[in-house]
Amino acid sequence: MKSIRILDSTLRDGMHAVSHQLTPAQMAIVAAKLDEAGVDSIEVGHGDGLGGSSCQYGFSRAPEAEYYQAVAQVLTKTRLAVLLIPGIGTVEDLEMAMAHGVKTVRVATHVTEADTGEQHIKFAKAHGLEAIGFLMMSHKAPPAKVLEQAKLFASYGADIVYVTDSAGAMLPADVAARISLVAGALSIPVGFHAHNNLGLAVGNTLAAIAAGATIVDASVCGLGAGAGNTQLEVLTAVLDKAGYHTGVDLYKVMDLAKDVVEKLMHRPQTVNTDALAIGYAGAYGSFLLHSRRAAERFGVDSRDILLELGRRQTVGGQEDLIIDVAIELAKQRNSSL
Ligand SMILES: CC[C@H](O)CC(=O)C(=O)O
Ligand SMILES: [Mn+2]
Repeated sequence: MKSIRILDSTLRDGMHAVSHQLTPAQMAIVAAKLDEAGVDSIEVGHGDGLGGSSCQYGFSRAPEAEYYQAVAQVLTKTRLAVLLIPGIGTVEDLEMAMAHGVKTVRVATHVTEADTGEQHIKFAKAHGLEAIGFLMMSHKAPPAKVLEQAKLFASYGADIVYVTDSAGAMLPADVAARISLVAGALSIPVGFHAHNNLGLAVGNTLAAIAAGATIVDASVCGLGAGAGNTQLEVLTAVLDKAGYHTGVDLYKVMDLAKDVVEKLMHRPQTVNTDALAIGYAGAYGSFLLHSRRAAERFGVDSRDILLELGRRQTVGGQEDLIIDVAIELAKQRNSSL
C-alpha cells in the first residue's frame, strides 16, 4: 500500500477564512485533535505566514509566538510547520518560530521567483529544519518553468518541493502535467496544495498523487482562502478507498470537523461566486475577503475586481492593488453614468 503524507493547513490557510482571528487556545484544541487523529504535519500561523500579521494583510488575534507555543505544547507525534514568504517573513521570524518548536518551514515564493527563497532554505537546512520550497500560483507558469524553479529549490537544499494551486485555477490535466514533470526529474519528494475554487480540490489532489506527488495538503472542513483547500475528511476517505495509506483516522477527523471546526467558521466554506471568480480568473486565493470589502466600500462588483486582478497578472502580496482596482472600476462606472 502506497503511503501519502498529509500536511494539514487548517490553522494557517484557514486563518484567511476567519480574517486571522483564531485564538491560540482554539488552535491548540484543533492541533491536539489533528495529532490524535494521526495527521503527519500541521501548518500554523497567520494566513500569510510569518510576519503576515500587519496592516497590509490584517492583524492576527494574538502575537505570532503565542500560536506556536500553544500548539507545540499539545503535539505528541505531529510535526509543526510554518509558512514563510520571503519579504513578508524574515529569518528572525523563523528563529522565533524555531524557538517555539517549529520543525518544518515552507518557503513560499511566486512560481517564477524561487531565487528569492535561497537564503531561507539554506538557513533552515543549516539549523536542522525540514525545508520545503512552495511554488505559489503554479498555474501561471508552463510545466517546464515550474520544473526549472523546482530545480532551483532543490539546488538550495530543499527536502521537498510543492506545486501550489493558489488560485484553485488548475484542471486535473494542468496538475498532472506539472507534477509528473517535476517528480520525474527530481529525486526529492513532490507535494501539491490545492484550492477548491473550481470545485476540483479533491480531484486535483488525486491527479497530483497519480502523477507522483507523495505529500499533499488538506484542511478540516476545507477551511482556507477562497473556496478553501482540499477537505481533509473527504480526502482521508477518498485516499482510503483508492488504496493509499495516510495514517489518518477518518472518524476522528470527521468528529473534529463537526464538533470543533464548523463552530469556529465565520461562514460555510463553499464555492460562492467570488471564490469561483478567483478560480476562473486565476487570481490570488487570499484576495477574496479583501475584494469583497473593497467592493462594498466603493459600490462595485467584487467579481469585476477579481477578474481585473487576474487580467493584471497580480501575484500574492499585491493586496494594495485591490483598492486601486476598486477605485478605477468605480470611476469608470461614474463616468459612464
Ligand atoms: C498568502 C500566502 C498563501 O495563502 C499561501 C498559500 O497557501 C497559497 O499560495 O495557496
Ligand atoms: Mn493556499
